[in-house]
Order: sequence, then C-alpha cells, then structure tokens
Amino acid sequence: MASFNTIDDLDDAQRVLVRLDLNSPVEDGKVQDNRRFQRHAKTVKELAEAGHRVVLMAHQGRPGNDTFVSLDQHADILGGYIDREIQFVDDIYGEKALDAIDSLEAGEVLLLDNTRMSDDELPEEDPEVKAETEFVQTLAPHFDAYINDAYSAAHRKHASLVGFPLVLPAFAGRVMETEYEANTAIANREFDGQVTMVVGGTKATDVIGVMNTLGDKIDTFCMGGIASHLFLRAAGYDVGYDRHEDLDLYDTQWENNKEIIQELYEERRDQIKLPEGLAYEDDDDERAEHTNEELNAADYDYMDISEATVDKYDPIIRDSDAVFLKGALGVFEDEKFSAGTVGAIKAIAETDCFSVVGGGDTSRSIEMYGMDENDFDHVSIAGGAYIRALTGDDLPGIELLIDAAN
Ligand SMILES: Nc1ncnc2c1ncn2[C@@H]1O[C@H](COP(=O)(O)OP(=O)(O)OP(=O)(O)O)[C@@H](O)[C@H]1O
Ligand SMILES: O=C(O)[C@H](O)COP(=O)(O)O
Repeated sequence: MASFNTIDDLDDAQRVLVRLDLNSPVEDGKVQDNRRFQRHAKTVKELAEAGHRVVLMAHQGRPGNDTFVSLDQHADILGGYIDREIQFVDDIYGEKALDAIDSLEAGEVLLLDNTRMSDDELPEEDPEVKAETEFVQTLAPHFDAYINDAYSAAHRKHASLVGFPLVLPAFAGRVMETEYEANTAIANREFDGQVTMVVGGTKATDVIGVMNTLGDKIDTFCMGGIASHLFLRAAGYDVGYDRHEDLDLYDTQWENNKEIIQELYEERRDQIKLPEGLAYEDDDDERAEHTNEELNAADYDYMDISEATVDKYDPIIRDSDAVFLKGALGVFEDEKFSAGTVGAIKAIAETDCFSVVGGGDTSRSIEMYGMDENDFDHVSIAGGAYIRALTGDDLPGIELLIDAAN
C-alpha cells in the first residue's frame, strides 16, 4: 500500500496546521455531537500533549444551507473530548486569526472559523491553483507543518485540503491513517459467499457510482433513502418528486441522473431490491404506510421504507458473508422513521459477516439505537470519500500526502 508520513514523523515543538472534518448535523442552529469529534480528538490530544502549537481548520455546511454556521460550538464539543480548552477565533486568515495563531503557546489549541467562509476554499481547482490562493499564502508562513486528518473530505479539491501540501511539509493525522488503511483494505478484499450492499441516504450519485463500479462484485443491493425513491420512480411508481420549494431532494437528482438510473434498473433488475412500500406521517403525527401501488408523491413526504421491506431485507443481510452499508434507509433521527435503518443495522450487527457501516450522519444511528461500534468490522465516519475508496477512485487529499512523502 502506498504510504505517507504521519505525525510520528514530526519534529519536536512544531507549529502545526491541522485540517479536520467536523462537518456535522445542525438542528435548530445547534451542532449535534457525533463520532467525528470523538475520532479527531485523538489526533488533537496527541499533538497537544506532545507540546506542539496546534491550529485547527474545518468546514461546516455549504453557503446557502442552514447547516452553514460558524465553528464556535465545535470548539466546545471537541474540547470536551480532550479535557482541555480549545480557543476559537471567528476569523480564518485575517489579522485577528494571525494574532491568535502567533500568540499560541506550546500545547495550546486554537480552532479557526469555517473554512468555507473564505471564497478561496470551495471552487474545486487543481492543487497548484489552490496553493496560490490568498488563504494558503497568508496562513502557510505561520506554520512548520500541515497535517491532514480529514479523510472524509479528501475527495474534495478545496484550498484547505489540497493547497497546503504543496507549500508545507505534509503529514497524515490518526483518523486519516486509520480510515485509509481500513477502506483501502476493504476495496481490495475478495469474499467467497454472498456480498450485499445496503444503500440509502440523500445522495443518489453516491449510490449510482457504487452500482456502476461494483455491480459485478456485489450480489445484491438493498435500497432505501432518497435513491430508492428515484429507482421506484424508474420502476413506474408515483414517488421521487420535490414537494417543498426549499428542499431540493429529488427533482435535480432525477433530472441529472434519470437515464443512468433507468439503465441501471433495467440492467440489474435481479440484483436491485426495491422497497415494497414507504412510510409517511399521518394527520395524527403517527407513522403510516403506503404500498408501492398506493404511493402518491403529490401529497406525501415518504420518510422510511415500510415494515414489509425491513422483513424482505433482513434474510438477505443475514445470509451474507459481507455487508456494506452506506446512507440511512430513512429519517432515523425521528424514531418513528428509524425502522428501516435500525432493522438493517441490527441485522448486520447480529450476523457473523464482514461488515462496514459508512456515512457521517448514518453512523450516528449506531449509538442512538443502543448498538456498539464493536459490533461491526469498521465504522467509517466518511460518506463520499468511503464510496470513492470502495470504487477504487483516488482521493486528491491523500494522493498529495503520498506525493509529499516521496
Ligand atoms: N426518505 C428520506 N427522506 C429524507 N431524508 C432521508 C430519507 N432517508 C434517509 N434520509 C436521510 O439521509 C441521511 C443520511 O444520509 P447522507 O446521504 O447524508 O449520507 P451520510 O451517511 O451522512 O454520508 P455523508 O458523510 O456523505 O454525508 C440521514 O440523515 C437521513 O435523515
Ligand atoms: O460530510 C462530508 O461528507 C464531508 O465533510 C464533505 O462535505 P461536502 O459533501 O459538503 O463537501
């Protein structure tokens, strides 16, 4: 396996700039604690205890979304995991940020504000272009080393991820190391028996990517979440349309992908298991269900797969030698709509198979519903990056760390 330098290779008493992925669900303006904080805390704690001056960068949401918030709450949550204060500055590379960076003492930790508040961060561009941005050029001279711990964002060519490795000595953090090793090993692994992929969540392109690339390696796809609605629509059912102007879950994804969804559905009909029905909230705020024939996209938001679908997927999972899950099968954050996700995850946990659960949001369901990370071979805090690793795609953020080591 190709390799990179890690924090074991750092010189003593360095000024380190560390990229984490603390991108989290936000409910009513409140950032929700999750496994990303817990995992990254290990890297931060180790660096601080070793006496480095530690400056952290991370993103949250995207401009225009209601999850696009400042990182002040993130500093408190992360600090709780490492039992030391994490200072926060509401600036990224302006005078305020540079003053705070330069006054840091050995062993102290400072979090800069949401990297996506800088116009230099988001457009996906080549590393050489990102390295020339004001963002990178202003911050880099204040540091001895750059550490990338953001495996789950390594598929993005953003300034904080691909610009710095060209101008500073670059190292991998502990999360980067662990996820890279686990996901690369998984991508190359062969299984004797049945291999099942349970796919859900909100990002249809992730699901399509996996089906296209791994279609011959995976025996069965059990479908839930938004992607299942789009495939049900390809199968002729009345579902997968946007009902809310402010929530673009379906129409754009359908417009951009309809040919490929229809083609995949035709070509792989035996492999693709679709829901038998979907659940919605009735007038008494209770869970109710429609069979596929009863689906009515004009009047209902469908938020989970039906109980009959849970029963259909259960034996498929239990008969498998390997199960990969990416994305939730329903809106598990609301207990009423957790049956699909919890049913699948419980069946995986109880089966003696090789199992991987992936997805930043999805992996939260494990603790929420009383299960344990140790019930699975690997729980990845990455979503898009995990999918790309499974399909063998290179992750630019990691390629640059490998280049830096050679
Ligand atoms: N029918 C549905 N309607 C609306 N949201 C849904 C539905 N089914 C699943 N979801 C949502 O999908 C989310 C999880 O999937 P998502 O695509 O965000 O991937 P993820 O697992 O968090 O990976 P990533 O790290 O890429 O974000 C959950 O928060 C869940 O509420
Ligand atoms: O949560 C994620 O999957 C990563 O942080 C990447 O976020 P993005 O999909 O908004 O680029």
